[in-house]
This record gives sequence, structure tokens and C-alpha cells, in this order.
Amino acid sequence: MKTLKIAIQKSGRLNEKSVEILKNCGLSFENYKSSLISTVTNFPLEILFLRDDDIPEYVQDGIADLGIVGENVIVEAGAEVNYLQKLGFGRCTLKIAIPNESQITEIAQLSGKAIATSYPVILEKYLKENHVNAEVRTISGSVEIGPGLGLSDAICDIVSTGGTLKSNGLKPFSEVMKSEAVLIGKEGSDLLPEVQELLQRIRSVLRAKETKYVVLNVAKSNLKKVVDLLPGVKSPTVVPLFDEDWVAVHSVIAEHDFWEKINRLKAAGAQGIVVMPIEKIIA
Ligand SMILES: Nc1ncnc2c1ncn2[C@@H]1O[C@H](COP(=O)(O)OP(=O)(O)OP(=O)(O)O)[C@@H](O)[C@H]1O
Ligand SMILES: O=P(O)(O)OC[C@H]1O[C@H](OP(=O)(O)OP(=O)(O)O)[C@H](O)[C@@H]1O
Ligand SMILES: [Mg+2]
Repeated sequence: MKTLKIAIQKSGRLNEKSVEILKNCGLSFENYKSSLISTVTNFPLEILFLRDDDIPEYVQDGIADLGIVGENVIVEAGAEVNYLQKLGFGRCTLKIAIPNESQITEIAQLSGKAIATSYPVILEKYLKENHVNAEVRTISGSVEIGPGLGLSDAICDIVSTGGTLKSNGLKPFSEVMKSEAVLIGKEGSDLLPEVQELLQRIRSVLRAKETKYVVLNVAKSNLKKVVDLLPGVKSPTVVPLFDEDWVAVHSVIAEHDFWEKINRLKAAGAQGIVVMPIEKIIA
């Protein structure tokens, strides 16, 4: 079997969740802060811990077969890699922001202005598409202090809660791109059986995260109404109870409409509803 290499962030916003998803795939490895490479003991895989900016090129050049990194970093690097799977964490938006007191209301008004960013490639492309001729000032971090220091008229940086913008007297102006962490592979790596296996495991973990396991009791007279609300993986399991007029129903429900479903189940006669997390769902 070929030993694969996967590059993940060494420390920072994506490190913890990247390690967690690999562990949830059943992979055993040491995660010492000091080691830059770790060998998985129960799968042919080595984990490389890198600065996130370096990951797209490592994968493009085949030094690593796979990588976990934000889409923003991949696009900025202009790396030619395959997107294998969105991972549902590290969600953020690259936005242009302006000082609270700024009078700018239309994108054309950014022409002739200076915009500070750590994402010059993405920003230049966005400005070009919008026919804006602004000066892009590249800085490597703490971009939000740019306008306050007189370095720029606007900024383009990552926004999640908006707290950093707010505490620096800035307001969002326009959205440049949305991003989340993705699993990437070098050209053709998805054909390798080891990559297929890992992908299948990752998808099982993601599917499980989107769903909850539900057990509830219902009078037989209300069973049809309750079952109609619960499709389950295929169809719900119905188990007899000691009281012959009642049954227990086991099923799964989606996280996104969880509360709405629970309220409808209660209204349909469900009682003693127990909800449990699911570890994996194998398709
Ligand atoms: N506030 C945020 N909320 C959600 N995701 C974020 C946030 N900030 C950044 N990200 C995502 O996490 C990625 C890593 O962010 P981080 O701040 O750890 O990067 P970094 O400082 O460049 O790290 P490194 O030391 O690896 O170069 C970003 O490229 C982006 O995709
Ligand atoms: O909208 P918010 O929730 O406030 O998040 C946005 C901030 O998060 C990121 O920085 P981070 O905190 O990761 O620090 P960094 O600049 O050292 O990367 C990003 O560069 C913003 O500054
Ligand atoms: Mg970085």
C-alpha cells in the first residue's frame, strides 16, 4: 500500500478541527505541538504540519497527496489542485470594509482609494471584475488597523463574527468571496484506493454530523402521523413496547431543521423523545 501524505495547518484557526476530523476517521497518531510530521499507526498516512499558506503548493507539486486548507488560501495561491470535499468548518467571508464614517456607498467610489489586504490576488481580480481602479496595499496581518493609521481608505480581510471590524471602527462594504476548509488533492490523487478509503471515512463523519439519532414513544393510533415526519436513513425502526398500545420509534433527523421537526413530532403525539449524536453514517 502507498503511504500518503496529508498537509494540515500546524497551529491556528484550522488546526484543531483538522486534527479532529482525522481522529474521527479512526486514524491514530500523536499530535505533539513540537513535531512537524506524524505517522498514522493504523493507516498508510503521514501528517505534515505546515503554515497554511504553504499547503496549496505542497499539494500542487505532489510533495503532499492531500491537504486541508481554506478556499481563500487556495485561490490566493492560484494553485492547481482538485477540490475533493468541503469540510464544513473554518467558514468565513472575505469582505471589503470601510471606516464607519466613510461616505462611500457604491463600489465605483473605491477608484483612486487605497485598500489594505493580505489577499492581493483575490482583491485585484475582484476590483478588475468591478472595473475599479484602486491601489492595493499588501500587508501580512492586522489589516483592520490600516484605515485608523492612515495606511489605507479601506481594507479587504476575513470576516466571521464581525467583531474585529467593529472594534476597529469599520463596517462591511462588499463581499468578495465565501470560504470554508476543504480537502484538496493533487491532480489524479482521487483515483488512489487509499484516498478513496479516506474520502469515504470523511464523508461518513460529515454525514453523521449533519444528523441526530432520535428515539421516541408514540401510541399506535398516532404512529402513522409520526412516521410520516421521520424518513430515517431508509425508513424508521418501530419496536414494540410492554404496553401493547404503544411503540418506540428509532430514526435519524437532520440537524438543520431539528427544532422544527421536534415540535412537529410532539404535536403529532410523540413522547419521551431522546436525541443522541451519531458518530458515523456509512452510505
Ligand atoms: N475568524 C475566522 N473565522 C473562521 N475562519 C477563519 C477566521 N479567520 C480565518 N479563518 C480561516 O482559517 C484559515 C486560517 O486562519 P489563521 O488565522 O489561522 O491563518 P494564519 O494566521 O495565516 O495561519 P498560519 O500560521 O498557518 O499561516 C484562514 O485562511 C481562513 O480560511
Ligand atoms: O470577524 P471576526 O470573528 O472578528 O474574525 C475576523 C478576524 O479573524 C482573523 O484573524 P485571527 O483572529 O485568526 O488572527 P490573525 O490575524 O493572527 O490570523 C481575520 O484575519 C480577522 O482579523
Ligand atoms: Mg497563513
